[in-house]
Amino acid sequence: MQFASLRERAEKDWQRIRQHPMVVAIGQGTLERSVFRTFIQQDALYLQDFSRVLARLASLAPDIAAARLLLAHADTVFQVEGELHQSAARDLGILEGQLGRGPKGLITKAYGDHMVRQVMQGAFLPALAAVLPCYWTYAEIGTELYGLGLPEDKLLRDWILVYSGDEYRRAVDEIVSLFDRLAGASGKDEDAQVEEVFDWSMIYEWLFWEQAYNGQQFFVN
Ligand SMILES: Cc1ncc(C[n+]2csc(CCO)c2C)c(N)n1
Repeated sequence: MQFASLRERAEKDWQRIRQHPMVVAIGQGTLERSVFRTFIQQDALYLQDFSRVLARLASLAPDIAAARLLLAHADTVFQVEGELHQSAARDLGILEGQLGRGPKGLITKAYGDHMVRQVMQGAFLPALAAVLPCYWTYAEIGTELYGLGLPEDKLLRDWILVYSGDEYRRAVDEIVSLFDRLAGASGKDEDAQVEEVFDWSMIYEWLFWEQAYNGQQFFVN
């Protein structure tokens, strides 16, 4: 199993993400502030799960090089995305200390639980597959939107710059290379599991955009 085959099977899901009206509106600089605010609030909650998932994934890693890489990534989530979120929060009028607090949307919870379940089950490759769409789709979106020309709105511009930047691209390459190295000799049963987990994460990525764009109708707590 290689990432390229996951990428191939995800084509339909990828197309509906890149054409999502929220993704398009970020690129055009026309996204409503309230929608972006909902997104950033939910994303901050999502990242709390995500970072912990990476740390636990490090503990499942089959070798030390993989463990170190994943631990570094767990920390980077807060450096890179944390900074982006903090400055976005200031612009969006999210009060100090309120970012990453408040009601968790149903999709935020379901996506987080999906990733957490994989690391709790303890099989390394399916758990790694759960975080691949997160890395990969944002790099694709960032690169595509950057190619269309940056919008004037600083908030949206900065968002695109993070996900189209070299630093982020390097991070995605590291994770994809890790997958390719460790999934090289995977068996049929494991591949089927990897594909199922990956497919669900792709669906959740799309639903995460839906959740913010349509306004949240379900709150879990
Ligand atoms: C729903 C959702 N999916 C993906 C990302 C992007 N992302 C989150 S953490 C991380 C790892 C590197 O920092 C990446 C790429 C996001 N922010 N929100």
